Amino acid sequence: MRIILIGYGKMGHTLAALAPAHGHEVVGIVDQHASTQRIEDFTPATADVAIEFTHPESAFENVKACLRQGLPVVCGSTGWLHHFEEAKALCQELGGSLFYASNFSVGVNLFFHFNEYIAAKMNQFAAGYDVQMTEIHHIHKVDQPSGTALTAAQGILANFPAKTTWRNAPAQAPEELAVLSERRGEVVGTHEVRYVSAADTIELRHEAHSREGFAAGALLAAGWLPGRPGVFGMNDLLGL
Ligand SMILES: NC(=O)C1=CN([C@@H]2O[C@H](COP(=O)(O)OP(=O)(O)OC[C@H]3O[C@@H](n4cnc5c(N)ncnc54)[C@H](O)[C@@H]3O)[C@@H](O)[C@H]2O)C=CC1
Ligand SMILES: O=C(O)C1=N[C@H](C(=O)O)C[C@H](O)C1
Repeated sequence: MRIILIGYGKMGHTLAALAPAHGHEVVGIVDQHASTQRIEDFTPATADVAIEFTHPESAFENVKACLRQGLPVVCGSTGWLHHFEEAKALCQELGGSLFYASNFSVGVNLFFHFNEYIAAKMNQFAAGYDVQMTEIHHIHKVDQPSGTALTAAQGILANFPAKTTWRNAPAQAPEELAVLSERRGEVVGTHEVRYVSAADTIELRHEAHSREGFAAGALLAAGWLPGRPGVFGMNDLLGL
């Protein structure tokens, strides 16, 4: 595919490095600091798909611009989901293609499924357990909690009815799921779900060792999306 990278920071550089091995050619880079190219410079005649990893404040505008240009867009930016229904509506109105994942790593998407399974089983069998989550990221991250933690929290709330809402701080009531955030050094991304009773602790933990897993998933999505109108996510891509 001929891809344009929107955002040429930590993820943009990782995507550019891995793109050729996935059979993609980077034909454009759009970044407010690193490039003078704009999304409006590209059309389906010059690019097959855009991959967007920028910032919570800019993702929605970039997604809209891609859809208006007729470019399928794979978006990994987090912290903008309050606009997601609007993005879906525009995508449907224009007959475009939008792929979003809070985390493109195959391992994290398996973690999401194990998380839902464990929550359902704990609800079925395990009185006396409380559950909380922790996400740890590098000090440059601007959104909190992480998009991945929000997806995992939704998975718990949907399967463990003792928790009805989440709080990005220690829980203040039994029905609150604490989703704690730590910012430490250059940690790539660690997510933990912990069930604790008087008798024992059960933990599910994913630790990213590099950004290559995120980039590989996004490049896979970029190869899959063109020619598929609609709004998609990792379950569609991986058949999970
Ligand atoms: N879904 C996933 O698997 C992953 C998602 N992310 C998310 O991706 C986003 C970017 O992460 P990083 O690459 O680590 O950030 P970064 O800060 O290293 O890079 C972001 C780049 O976007 C550029 N940028 C900001 N606003 C822009 C705009 N309006 N138009 C064009 N370029 C703009 C910045 O100049 C910067 O170069 C974050 O929201 C992060 O949470 C990060 C890793 C994996
Ligand atoms: O900002 C990051 O770095 C990451 N962001 C995503 C998130 O918010 O979940 C994915 C990954 O954890 C890295």
